Amino acid sequence: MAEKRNIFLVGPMGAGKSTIGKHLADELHLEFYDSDQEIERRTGADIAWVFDLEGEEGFRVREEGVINDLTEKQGIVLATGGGSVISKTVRNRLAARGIVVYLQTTIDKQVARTQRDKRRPLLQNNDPETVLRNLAEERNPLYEEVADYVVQTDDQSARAVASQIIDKIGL
Ligand SMILES: Nc1ncnc2c1ncn2[C@@H]1O[C@H](COP(=O)(O)OP(=O)(O)O)[C@@H](O)[C@H]1O
Ligand SMILES: O=C(O)C1=C[C@@H](OP(=O)(O)O)[C@@H](O)[C@H](O)C1
Ligand SMILES: [Mg+2]
Repeated sequence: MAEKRNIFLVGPMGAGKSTIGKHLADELHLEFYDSDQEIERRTGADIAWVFDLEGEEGFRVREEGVINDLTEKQGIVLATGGGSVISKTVRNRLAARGIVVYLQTTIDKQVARTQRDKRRPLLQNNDPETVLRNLAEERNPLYEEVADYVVQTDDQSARAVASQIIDKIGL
């Protein structure tokens, strides 16, 4: 299906979208993009700075713009930011322009995988676990709504998950 040549990864912080996306793109010889990296490239500021200067609202506007532009491309793997699906425009865009894979994991794994990384502003507080639980409640139905495939990332290496995605999609 020519119009389905892109693969878009959605899911919560720490699911492994950025890491698995790179492996997936390597394996499939596709270009890799990450919406957070693209925002950083365009603004010359890191994500924490964008949140500081423009708030989450400003960040979401940038995120939507970047995803809108990147989904114009063909033959890419795109790791989205975990909150991008709260925008209906983004969900519609992802569904229309590629195969959407929801990377799922447990809250415990999310906490473990994100705790040493200071780059996620929403988790820089004294109870990231509760934040992640609340976000999951709000966002999991949206990931499910937009997903063509759901893949667990708990018990396998990022590389193994990439292989599993390839098998599942049948590429
Ligand atoms: N399947 C996996 N198994 C173990 N660690 C992983 C796995 N996927 C990602 N990680 C690690 O978890 C951290 C967060 O991964 P990342 O790709 O940034 O997630 P996301 O982009 O979904 O927030 C990174 O340190 C990464 O190396
Ligand atoms: O879930 C979120 O709202 C966010 C997820 C982050 O990306 P990852 O999902 O790649 O960690 C990043 O876009 C920003 O810190 C906000
Ligand atoms: Mg990421």
